[in-house]
Amino acid sequence: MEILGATAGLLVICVLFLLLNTIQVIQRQGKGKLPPGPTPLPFLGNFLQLKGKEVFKSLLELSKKYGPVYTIHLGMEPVVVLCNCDIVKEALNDNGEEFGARGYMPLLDKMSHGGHGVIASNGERWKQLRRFSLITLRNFGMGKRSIEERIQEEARFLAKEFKNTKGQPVDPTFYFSKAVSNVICSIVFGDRFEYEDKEYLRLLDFLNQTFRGVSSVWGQLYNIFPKVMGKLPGPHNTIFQSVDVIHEFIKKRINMHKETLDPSSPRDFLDCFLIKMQQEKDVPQTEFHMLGAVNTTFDLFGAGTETVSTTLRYGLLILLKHPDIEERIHKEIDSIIGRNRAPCIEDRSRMPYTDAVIHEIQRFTDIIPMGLPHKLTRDIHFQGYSIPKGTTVYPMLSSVLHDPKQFKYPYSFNPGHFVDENGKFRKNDGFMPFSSGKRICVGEGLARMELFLFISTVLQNFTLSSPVDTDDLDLTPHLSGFGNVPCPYKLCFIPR
Ligand code: HEM
Repeated sequence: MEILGATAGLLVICVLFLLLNTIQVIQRQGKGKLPPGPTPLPFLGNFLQLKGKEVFKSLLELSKKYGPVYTIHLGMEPVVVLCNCDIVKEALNDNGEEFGARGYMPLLDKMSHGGHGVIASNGERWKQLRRFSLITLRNFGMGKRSIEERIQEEARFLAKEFKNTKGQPVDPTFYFSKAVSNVICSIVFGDRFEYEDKEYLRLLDFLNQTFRGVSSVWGQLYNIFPKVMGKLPGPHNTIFQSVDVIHEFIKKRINMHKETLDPSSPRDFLDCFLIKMQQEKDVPQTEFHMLGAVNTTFDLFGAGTETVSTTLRYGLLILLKHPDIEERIHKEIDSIIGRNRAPCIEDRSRMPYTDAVIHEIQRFTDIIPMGLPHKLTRDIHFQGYSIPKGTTVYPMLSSVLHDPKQFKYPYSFNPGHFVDENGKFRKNDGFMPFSSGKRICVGEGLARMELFLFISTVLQNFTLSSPVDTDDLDLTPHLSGFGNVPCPYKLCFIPR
């Protein structure tokens, strides 16, 4: 009898909870506060509507039912999802101030020790660290010749490595991350690493594991249920272990820099940070301290390695699948650069086809499909809804890169999306892999330089060949979470 009574009591509480929850959601959405969306369950939110392996695809799918601006509940947290080029531009560009803050993302929050560094921070901290990073990167060569030379040098080393493979099939993953990361290392730490350096290889392995981890189902689950997942064992914990190892590595480098610092002649990004720390040592609210240095360096290193190297790896897979496109790039390289000098960034404007292919690679591969979460800095009337300050917003970059209004064949690889009828390069507003507005990627210029110089150097020297039938090459992502990661594959670099 007693058990029956307790069960009935529990049932009543559950029903009441469900009712309250539903009323709350209807109130939020019905009164025109939040945009409409699927009704969430208590605690689970809309979890059941999301396919763990492909959260961003589920989000795009839901926009077909609820429209381009809708609300989804991740756990109990409402998130406003923006889906198409015009809507994302209206938010990030036309209302940049309101949509310009970083939204809460549990993985990011934990990795950044509660919002340190550029990527995860907000307010004064973000302003200071972003401005400092942009200026220092520029001074150390972003857009300048010296960085171009560093990339050219690294591309030469990479070509040499590929030559050493003697046409045998290789997995390009670590070849690219070693080269790409070295560009960031030379700016941040002042030095490139030898490709055989064991500590460097270990570091890259941890970086790769971190990117794969945040793109995995476990990473997504942690983002939706941080409290529960934080207490459970599982692969998501390796993300934080990897981050700790990378942080330790950075700390060691910072200490080495401290010992040899000459404030009158900074050698690299870390030196500049240390000088700023010195200058602001008596400022109580300063953002220039050890935690800031480690996290800002981690951001550049982390954001600057896996993004570019994954794009290159995915790009080569696409070219393997489309040998006709590779051949057209070869022809353009032969006529504009020839075989006797290294490609330089000036060549890009004279090579519209190669430039278009690289844009199309970035569009098609859609490396960060959901972008990073944003947050409203104040209440706003947007697209007929009143969205309150503090609401998390997902600008779905994938929906922009595949917007049928912008791109004629959104789901096909077609460099024609970026070439006009006269064969000239054609810009497209839907090209937004780096996002837009106030939080636009800090490394856009650097990344675009790297993609051009690495791809043109590789194709100047090699023809790509697949050890398996090209029909068997699968371009669909192997992992689709925070990032889109290509299927593992091998290829042969045949010297030209
Ligand atoms: C293909 C290469 C890359 C892609 C596709 C990419 C994409 C992105 C995206 C989508 C964001 C989020 C912007 C937003 O919040 O709306 C971002 C932010 C950021 N990226 Fe990149 N990125 C790339 C390369 C790089 C490189 C090379 C660096 C380092 C120099 C870098 C550093 C950053 C930083 C520091 C942020 C945070 C900006 C902020 O919150 O203010 N990224 N990137």
